[in-house]
Amino acid sequence: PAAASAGRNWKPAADSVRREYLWAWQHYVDRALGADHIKPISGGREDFFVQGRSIGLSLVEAVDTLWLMEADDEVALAVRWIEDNLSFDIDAPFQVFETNIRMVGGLAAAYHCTGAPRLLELAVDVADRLLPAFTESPTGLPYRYVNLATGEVSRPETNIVEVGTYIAEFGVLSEWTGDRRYYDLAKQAMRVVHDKRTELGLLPHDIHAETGEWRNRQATVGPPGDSYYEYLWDGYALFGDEELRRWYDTLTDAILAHQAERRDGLLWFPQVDAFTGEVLSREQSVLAGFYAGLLAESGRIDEGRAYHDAFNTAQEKFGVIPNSLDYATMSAADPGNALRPEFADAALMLWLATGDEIFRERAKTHYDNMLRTSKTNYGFAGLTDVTAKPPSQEDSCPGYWWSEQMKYYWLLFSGTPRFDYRDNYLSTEANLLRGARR
Ligand SMILES: O=C1NC[C@H](CO)[C@@H](O)[C@@H]1O
Ligand SMILES: [Ca+2]
Repeated sequence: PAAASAGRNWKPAADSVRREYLWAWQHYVDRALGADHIKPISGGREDFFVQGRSIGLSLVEAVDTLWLMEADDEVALAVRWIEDNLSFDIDAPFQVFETNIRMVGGLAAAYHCTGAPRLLELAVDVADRLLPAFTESPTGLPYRYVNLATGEVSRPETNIVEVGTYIAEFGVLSEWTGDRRYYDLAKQAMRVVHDKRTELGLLPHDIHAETGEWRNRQATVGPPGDSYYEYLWDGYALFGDEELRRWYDTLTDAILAHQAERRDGLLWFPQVDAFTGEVLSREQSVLAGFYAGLLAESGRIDEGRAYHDAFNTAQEKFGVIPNSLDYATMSAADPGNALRPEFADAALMLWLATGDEIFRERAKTHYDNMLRTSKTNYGFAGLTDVTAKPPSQEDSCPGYWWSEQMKYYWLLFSGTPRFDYRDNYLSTEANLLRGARR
């Protein structure tokens, strides 16, 4: 219905997104089924979590996207592969944050869309294997790694993203199973971080899980600060947790007061010293672009628009936004781009919040530029240099590509009846945890 309301006919764009996605999916099935990643130039396979032990990452990330695209035969193949092959009884250390947002989230979203019971069982199984990272910690801040078979934890030198990006996935497990442990452990870690904010109300980004002490002074809305702020709001949006909203508002008001900078009419968020407010760096990671959407979702619509406008000047200049740009000179600080989805993520959130067609237009440009620069033999490839003519590709396709930007484009252009455009939730990995209309 949303697509029908706007002047432009978006169906050709939606059809293109679906066609390209299923083309890439077929190559994954034919050449790399069960691999964490396909290598899109050579058609090879690549492991992500543990070298030598793939667990079907790209397939798990793809299930809800395929379902939203009504590709039900492909959904059935993917779910059958998971039911027949996926086990987490692996004697190796897994990164707790990545395993949560990708595997717990991917399986939970697949369950939300299909209702296949084994998917929820596996989401609970892998979440239970992550819990020692929280319960073994003297501060409640989780260790960065846990061995999924033995429960041995390691690497207490962590950051606010990797201690604070669990409430969405853990929260729906608590909701769907009735076991509150998941929610409570995820929220307690967020509380510890919030309570350590500086007098300016800002957060450094590196922290020690055993001592609880800050390990750096710099604050950022990019990595590794970004999804901590995102999940404070999400805990309120998904579960109505007013305390999380209060923490979010306190920290966001401080960011807008001390960590925002207007330059040539554009809004940016420099890295600053969390204790003094001194500007430390005017580099802007492309990943920070998600923040434009979060600001809009959380009632700061003008600031969200202004930040997306800023990143849009980078999209207009570079075509594909570089991994990191220096906004003082609009130069590429890091010229690669590993198929990063954040500009499209924020475009979807801003379109849902405002209905303004400009965000669909910007997402269409983002899609067109990705198609032109990343498409290769067996799929879509990250870029090593967006400024090269033509941009140079690398033989890799990240798991989040299967979950994120192609889903954002599809939701923006298709008006699919399988998505509740008014009441929905997508996680930081774009896993659909609310709003599937079966
Ligand atoms: O939150 C995230 N950060 C990094 C990836 C996308 O750039 C992805 O895993 C996710 O969106
Ligand atoms: Ca994200």
